[in-house]
Amino acid sequence: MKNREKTPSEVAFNREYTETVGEITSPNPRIECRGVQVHYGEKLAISGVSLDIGRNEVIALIGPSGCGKSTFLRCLNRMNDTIPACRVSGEITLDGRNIYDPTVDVVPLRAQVGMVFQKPNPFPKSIFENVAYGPRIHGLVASKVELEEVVESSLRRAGLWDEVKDYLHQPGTSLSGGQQQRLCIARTIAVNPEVILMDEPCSALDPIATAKIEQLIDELRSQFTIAIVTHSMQQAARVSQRTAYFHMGRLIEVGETARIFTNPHHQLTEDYITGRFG
Ligand SMILES: Nc1ncnc2c1ncn2[C@@H]1O[C@H](COP(=O)(O)OP(=O)(O)OP(=O)(O)O)[C@@H](O)[C@H]1O
Repeated sequence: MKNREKTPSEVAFNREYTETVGEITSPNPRIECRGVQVHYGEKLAISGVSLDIGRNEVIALIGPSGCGKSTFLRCLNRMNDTIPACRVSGEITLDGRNIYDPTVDVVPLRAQVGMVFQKPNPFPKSIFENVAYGPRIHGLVASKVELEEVVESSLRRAGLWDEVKDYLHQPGTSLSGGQQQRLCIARTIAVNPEVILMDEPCSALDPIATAKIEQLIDELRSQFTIAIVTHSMQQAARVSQRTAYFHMGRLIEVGETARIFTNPHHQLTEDYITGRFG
């Protein structure tokens, strides 16, 4: 049977898929990934991903559904360890330390590299307890007063304090979706992370709640390194300094966000951002 003719995108993909276009390194890296590969059972989900994530930067991970953005994000705090069929290879370091070293304890790692999920997922506890839980179990506070201070400052930094300060003992689930997501961000911040991973954090939120989270992301950048998976190119353009474009498990292109959206160098990136697929 005669093969159908390949589309220009497929030709470009086959020719260049092994090499990422753009600058994968960062002058001030917090996370360094080299040759990261992930299998789910026999299935190869991502392959050959090498990328630095710099201190105090927001990097957006974009690409068509199923290209491996979430899989890559979950590698950065070993969340994939919780999926039995999942195998990760390659190297990922946080401040120079290999996070896949067998001596690494994943509990403190996941506090250092915190995660905010697509759907707000407060614990079935009070607003106060949602934020207090982490510092308490990680032994970060010595007294009740100190714990109250951490809860207040985390809620302030998440832009939620003024809205909840009189209702701290109400259930976290009584808040609106946008407030719940800021509560989850406060919970993440409360354990002093270095990096915050966000997997489509606004996809369940309305435009006003989304705008608040985006503003918050911009403010948090001064203290944290943030990697965000998003399906919204407008959101990537608004919140990130660098953008990484994934396609079929490969990191195709990475670069300064403004450049990626105005002058993509790879045909596949251009096809995606101009809406030709995805
Ligand atoms: N738990 C899992 N078990 C088996 N395969 C998985 C699992 N999670 C993801 N995959 C597969 O790995 C590939 C990458 O999926 P992933 O969710 O990382 O992509 P994505 O780019 O984040 O997609 P989306 O934008 O739709 O969320 C897909 O083919 C997906 O079916």
